[in-house]
Amino acid sequence: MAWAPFTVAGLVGGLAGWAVFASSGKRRPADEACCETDLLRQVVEGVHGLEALFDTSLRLEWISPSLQRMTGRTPAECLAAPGFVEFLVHDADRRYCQRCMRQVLESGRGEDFEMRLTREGGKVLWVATHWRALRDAGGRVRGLRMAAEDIQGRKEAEYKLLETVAQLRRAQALSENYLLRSNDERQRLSALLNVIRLGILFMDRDHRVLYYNRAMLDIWRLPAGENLIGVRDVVLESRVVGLLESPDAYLSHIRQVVESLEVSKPFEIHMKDGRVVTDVSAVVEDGGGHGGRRGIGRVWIYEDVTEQRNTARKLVALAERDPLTNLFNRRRFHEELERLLADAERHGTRVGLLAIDLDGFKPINDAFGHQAGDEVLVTLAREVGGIIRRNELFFRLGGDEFGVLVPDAEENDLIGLARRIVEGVAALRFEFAGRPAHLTASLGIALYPDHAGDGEALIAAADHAMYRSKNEGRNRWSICAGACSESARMEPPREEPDTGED
Ligand SMILES: Nc1nc2c(ncn2[C@@H]2O[C@H](COP(=O)(O)OP(=O)(O)OP(=O)(O)O)[C@@H](O)[C@H]2O)c(=O)[nH]1
Repeated sequence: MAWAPFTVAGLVGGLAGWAVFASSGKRRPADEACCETDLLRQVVEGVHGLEALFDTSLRLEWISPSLQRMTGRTPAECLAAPGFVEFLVHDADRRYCQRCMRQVLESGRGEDFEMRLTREGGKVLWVATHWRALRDAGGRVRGLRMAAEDIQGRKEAEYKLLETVAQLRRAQALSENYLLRSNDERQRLSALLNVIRLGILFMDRDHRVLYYNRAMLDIWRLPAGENLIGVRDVVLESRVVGLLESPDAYLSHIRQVVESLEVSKPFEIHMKDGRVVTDVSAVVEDGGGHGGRRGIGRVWIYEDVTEQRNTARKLVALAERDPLTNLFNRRRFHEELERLLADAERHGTRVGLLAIDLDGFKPINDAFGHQAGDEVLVTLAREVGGIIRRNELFFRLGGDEFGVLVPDAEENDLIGLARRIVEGVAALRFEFAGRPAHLTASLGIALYPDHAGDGEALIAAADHAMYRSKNEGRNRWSICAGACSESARMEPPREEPDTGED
């Protein structure tokens, strides 16, 4: 239906009349003028949301009674307030609301937007508003109409949804951050493990390869680009077993290690190519997040110790061998002497000592030079080394002095050995600068415990016997008799050492 002529004031007058009438509870006598008001009243009663009318100066002219249900505020309070927007619209939405109201008024085009109303007690009520221009019969804008419906429930649901989405985003960002950090950490760890020379191998609980570094591939002579992830331990063993000197020993070592929860002791693996590698293994435990710790696999650490072993061997050789002849030196001589005497003491056996001193070595040096003397020493060490038995120990004690220690010795055997050495040295022939040279040796024999009660005394007794050989003509052996004062047998007969000089 159309009202003509239309004015907001007229409409409002009708509505206000109805509102006063409705609030008074009394029924006005029916007349013709009330007809429109009744219709309006029915409309207003049917309005579930909020309805409001504004004049062209945006002053609130009328607002539906549903205001009280929705906000706890009465239409009268709202109408009495200096401004609708200041009274009812939430601080944050006021400017926007005013701008939109002006816009609708100026353009005549409707606007729909959501905003917050302030309820009695300060709480907020979200409403969806629809602003339309009210026009008279001539199409002129005469005021504004606002219809608003309660969307608080939807907004709360939206807020919850947004909050849930925000929480999910935060959780996702956090897990992405953790993932990023753990990736970075893995990269750092992997870079570190790849530059160290220790071979590292992680096996998982199912005995499959989880991680390995470059050094591990190198130590086990596996191709550099090979992907071993997921390979079972038995397959890996079969790949490397051909490198080992004692495959069975190594495989049984592995079985023992994997059955134990302890950190294994370093095990030496000897490779066919001469390398020595050690391995150590330990169970890897998880972080214990489930209340207890449990094994989640095993780590193996391999180290190529070939260089170390070689260096150690060289150092030991330097410490206990004579560099010229490669015979054991005086230091080792004393160690072995003490050891053999202790053994002899325990088993009631004897230890023999042969003291050897060359005759006429100096003249060779003097006549042919130091290098010739060195050659003589080296040849002599080799030749005498060939005469003595495997269990007898040969030493260069210094200069042209040598010694032989004989464990579990018998006098006759010692005499036999001394004779062979004297004859062997005397039989050596040298030629330097086209001139022949040869030399002999004087030997002294002493037996523990027959001639001495300890190592020092045994050395003194053998030296004593050796000097007797020298004094009694050289190129012979003497045995300490009793307290080493008796004359020893000598053979072969004295012969002057030939220096090759005419
Ligand atoms: N070429 C060489 N000569 C050495 C070495 N060590 C010691 N000599 C020399 O060996 C000589 C040992 O001296 P002597 O024991 O008197 O020599 P000898 O002529 O055998 O004397 P007698 O024992 O009395 O027969 C000295 O001239 C030392 O300089 C060495 O490593 N190389």
